[in-house]
Amino acid sequence: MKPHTPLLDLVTDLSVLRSLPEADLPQLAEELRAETIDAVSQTGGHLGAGLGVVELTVALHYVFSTPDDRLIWDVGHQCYPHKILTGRRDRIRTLRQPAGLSGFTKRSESEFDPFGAAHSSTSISAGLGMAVARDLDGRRNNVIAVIGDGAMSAGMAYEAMNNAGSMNSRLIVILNDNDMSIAPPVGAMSAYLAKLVSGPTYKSLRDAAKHIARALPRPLQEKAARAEEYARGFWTGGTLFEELGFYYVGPVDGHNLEHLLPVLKNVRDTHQGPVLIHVVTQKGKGYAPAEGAKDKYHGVAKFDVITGKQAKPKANAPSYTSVFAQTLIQEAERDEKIVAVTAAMPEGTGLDLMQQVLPARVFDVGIAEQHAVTFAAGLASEGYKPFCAIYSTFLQRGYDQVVHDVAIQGLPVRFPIDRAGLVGADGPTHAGSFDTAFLACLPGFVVMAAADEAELRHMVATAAAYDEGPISLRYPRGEGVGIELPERGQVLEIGRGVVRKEGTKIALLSFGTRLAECLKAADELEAAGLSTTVADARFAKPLDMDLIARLAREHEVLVMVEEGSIGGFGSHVLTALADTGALDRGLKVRCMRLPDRYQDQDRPEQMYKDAGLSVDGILKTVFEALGRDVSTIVRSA
Ligand SMILES: Cc1ncc(C[n+]2csc(CCOP(=O)(O)OP(=O)(O)O)c2C)c(N)n1
Ligand SMILES: CC(=O)[C@@H](O)[C@H](O)COP(=O)(O)O
Ligand SMILES: [Mg+2]
Repeated sequence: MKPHTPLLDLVTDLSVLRSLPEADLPQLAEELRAETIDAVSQTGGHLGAGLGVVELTVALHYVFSTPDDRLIWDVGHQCYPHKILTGRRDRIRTLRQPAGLSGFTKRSESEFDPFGAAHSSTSISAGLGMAVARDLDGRRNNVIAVIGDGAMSAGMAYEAMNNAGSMNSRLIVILNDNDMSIAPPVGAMSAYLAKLVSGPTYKSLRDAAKHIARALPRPLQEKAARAEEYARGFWTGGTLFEELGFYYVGPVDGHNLEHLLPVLKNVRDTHQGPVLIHVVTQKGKGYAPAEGAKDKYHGVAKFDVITGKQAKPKANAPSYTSVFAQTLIQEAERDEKIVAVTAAMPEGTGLDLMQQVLPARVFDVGIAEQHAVTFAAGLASEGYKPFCAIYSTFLQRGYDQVVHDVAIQGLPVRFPIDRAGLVGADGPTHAGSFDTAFLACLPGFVVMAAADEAELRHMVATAAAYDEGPISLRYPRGEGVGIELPERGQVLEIGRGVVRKEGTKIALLSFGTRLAECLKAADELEAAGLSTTVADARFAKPLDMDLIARLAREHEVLVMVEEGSIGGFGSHVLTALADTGALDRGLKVRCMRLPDRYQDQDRPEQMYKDAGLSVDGILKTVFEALGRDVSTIVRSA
């Protein structure tokens, strides 16, 4: 049943919001919270973060003249209340659905989204860019970046603050401190923020000093002004932010509009340079199942609003993540040199399972992928076997470290790459499209892709045993194909693929989990009289040149199939074929890969179909190469 939201119903645009008396805003916030809960109960998505910024969202849009004032949400997963208030309430129940609203802020979606997000810690940099552009244009609008305590653990945030502080740009940073990342936060910054928050409420002390100064006759004002300075000095006495050139205000109760509104107005009207407002909130605020959950309902499936019970689909097979984690534990229990590194994603990578049994050998470094990679390189340089587990999309953040600190030095860092390929509801910002392209081009790198969960177990064992240099293994989000799991992983021969089905005319060479589609396509091709070989390459580097040369020599058509962008596996095979002259004999070759565009969110299987990487897509590719009419066997041709 939809929530009763009489005030929210009135707020058809922000001019109505700003016409409300301040006394009505707490009620509006409650209605906005109820609407957010109801909407996400129907779509699933990121809930806890948004619930934590309901009051802040109302206050920001009330005090600032958005969209002229630029409001940037870091990560953007907390933006659902913002989207409801900024003209998208009618579509909020399409959130993360096919052709629906993005689950993050998105420029093309609304003028109220001045910057897209999803990867963390970009908001201050983007905000500073907007502030400098404003100053160059001679405009006077405000720029506000809202960044979480977790996102504040990433180096990029400090690069931006360092630059903003030195430029003394008029910029407002709101630190949304809910003492949570996805998991409980880690790092010295988290402890520092806790210390700042543990003192008395800064605002009341500072505010009192200011009011005193204004109320007294002039001779006493100087004295009282010194009191304010004292208050300021005492509470801000060199906070880290002030050392970086920011005026620090806080901590302020982020759920108390009576505190928030005067602080935001005061900063809006008086700030001349960079200001950081430290706002304290509660992730999952106002929804008991979220408040009581360990992860504060960071990311949820559809759920029952009354009970909070999530409707998680029954798994038919173990997830790739769990197979990775369980296999790594098996290997780590046999080899004390095996350690693991995560960048604030212990649950997502499965390393939380290893933390439970081998806590001293799992390191959560916070949202700090660049540091994670070089930290792992340091471990490897001392003889350890680090598994640096970072999602494909987030590994992009540490790429220079992969090249400069790992590859060039040939250090044996292992990269288990989860969420490889298309990920579904998180859309283009989280797609794991590029890791094969950006790793297989690196000299000395070994690059693997698991075709199924059994192969993944073998590849973890192979990575554990391989100490000659860097090695990566990629696998997709979600559950495996349901194949029987070997008790232990077998160490694979580096650079050796495997033929899964022998044929004579068509060869399908798969890299990753498209193998299942290749085998199904081969059955249909056989039925059409086209004898088909299917091989699992297993390695994009080093390539199995014996296998590739044989396939090229013995078949009329060779099709490579991968869940990655151009520049990946297929490109490497094509280059090898060209270099060895295999193309000179008229071989018909095709590279099937992700399209050269960003795909919006949908169910992964639909996204692969749209990418042409389904069974029908493989059949169409083969028939096109043969110059034959595929409609004879493909209905949707
Ligand atoms: C570069 C990068 N690494 C990892 C993630 C995954 N991630 C999404 S939200 C999040 C935690 C963010 O914590 P915080 O900034 O405190 O926001 P909160 O959820 O607490 O509101 C993480 C690690 C990401 N989005 N970007
Ligand atoms: C917002 C964010 O970046 C993470 O919460 C991400 O959405 C997690 O992805 P998975 O759900 O695939 O673990
Ligand atoms: Mg947080």
